[in-house]
Amino acid sequence: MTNIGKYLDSLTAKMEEKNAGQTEYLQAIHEFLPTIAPYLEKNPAIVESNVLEILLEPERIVQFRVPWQDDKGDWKVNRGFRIQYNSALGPYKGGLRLHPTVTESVLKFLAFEQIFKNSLTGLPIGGGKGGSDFDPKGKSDPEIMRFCQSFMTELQKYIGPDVDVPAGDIGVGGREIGYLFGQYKRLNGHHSGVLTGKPLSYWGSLARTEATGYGLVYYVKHLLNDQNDSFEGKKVVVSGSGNVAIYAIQKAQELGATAITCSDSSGYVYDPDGIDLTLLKEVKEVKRERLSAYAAERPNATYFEGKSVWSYSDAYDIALPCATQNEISAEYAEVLVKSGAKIVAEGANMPSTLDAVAIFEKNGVVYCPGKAANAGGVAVSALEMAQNSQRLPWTFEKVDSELDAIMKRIYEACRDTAKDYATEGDLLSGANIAGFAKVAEAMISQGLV
Ligand SMILES: NC(=O)C1=CN([C@@H]2O[C@H](COP(=O)(O)OP(=O)(O)OC[C@H]3O[C@@H](n4cnc5c(N)ncnc54)[C@H](OP(=O)(O)O)[C@@H]3O)[C@@H](O)[C@H]2O)C=CC1
Ligand SMILES: O=C(O)CCC(=O)C(=O)O
Repeated sequence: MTNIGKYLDSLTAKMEEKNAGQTEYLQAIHEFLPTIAPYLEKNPAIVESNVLEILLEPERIVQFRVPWQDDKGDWKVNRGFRIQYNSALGPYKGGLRLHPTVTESVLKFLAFEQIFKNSLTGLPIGGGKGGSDFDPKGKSDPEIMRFCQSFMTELQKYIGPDVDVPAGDIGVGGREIGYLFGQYKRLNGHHSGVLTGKPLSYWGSLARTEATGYGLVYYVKHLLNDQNDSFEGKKVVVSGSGNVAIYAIQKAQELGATAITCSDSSGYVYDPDGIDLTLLKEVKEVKRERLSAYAAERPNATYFEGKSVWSYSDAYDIALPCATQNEISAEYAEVLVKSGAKIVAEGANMPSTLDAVAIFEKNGVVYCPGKAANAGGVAVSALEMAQNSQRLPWTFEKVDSELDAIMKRIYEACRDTAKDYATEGDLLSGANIAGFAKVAEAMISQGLV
């Protein structure tokens, strides 16, 4: 074993000891560390500086209680977090997740990945993430509002437009951002770009709603262009039916593909005619219903109650996981490979287990990791920050064309960095090395603080 191999092994062991029991966070570290070995081999000064071990410690973790009253007048309490992981490249930036599965481990993995994702965008943003184990499902609007107001009453002590700029993630869309923004404004007495993903009537950016899904499809479009291919005529399997999934389906269909599935936590829909976007948006964005309501309106669609979309086993070309972490296990990865899919591009964060990724790589499926492929959302959030600072709104076309150009640059950085470090075709290594190199250099030049 080389010295770098030994160094990485000992760092991994240290991280396992320090973060015992944090499975999702340790999974993200196990995925990351081996891939940057070729970069460390060529850059011994990085190892000598110990910047890597320093980076692996979040700058700050804030945990707080969130008491709120339900509609019956009963008091409830949830746990709130903000992980301010790394500010070398700019203010902490990353979404807020409201979901019962939220733990410190989940948010640490998300914040860790966000550092490299944000670095890849080429925009001045550091990495952070936050959220709560509050479950918005089945709650009334006033309950959501009271929760958000209580959450922000504590969070506002730690954020600001040049300090930390949260946004949406699972369970947080325009409605929640509105309540959070209102409470921040009320407590701080001024308007500011302290959150992104804001509604358009007050400082939101056109195309932010679409950005993650569109950006995902742009990333794959540039990959396909390299293979003299395109989305035209491709069959695409998509998981999720939230913000990322809806706009990935929309852009893929605009580019000539047929998206034949979508899912939620209750089951999945197979629609051989292609997902009807108008109906899906009505069911999910307006009525906030379960997907079974979509299938009931489409004569040729089938709803598979309680089944994962990754059990779908007929032939298709491209997989776009857009729901949540670890949704593709090794077993589902085998099904996906047998279905003939040639590309897996992650709209969600870490939707594939480590074993699933190994199966893709072994079978020649091009794997596009979330930290690169879903960076369009945070990239447009950074453009929203730029518009807020300028006090000027940009047109949809301007934001969208910037997004496409950013996704092209990210794809090319992953491709070219992989080539430079002799791991050609390995977009995961390319993303990790390109994302890490910039952060490490910035930390060293700032005196490792
Ligand atoms: N929004 C953004 O800009 C960005 C989001 N992402 C990532 O994309 C993914 C989706 O986020 P987004 O679309 O914003 O979130 P939404 O809340 O809008 O949608 C989430 C979707 O995933 C499904 N889902 C969530 N948890 C589970 C679960 N445990 N099992 C099965 N299905 C589940 C939801 O179904 P149900 O309604 O039944 O819960 C819903 O269809 C997340 O991994 C997020 O971190 C990445 C980059 C940016
Ligand atoms: O827009 C943002 O700031 C955050 C997006 C996000 O949470 C993510 O990229 O996972």
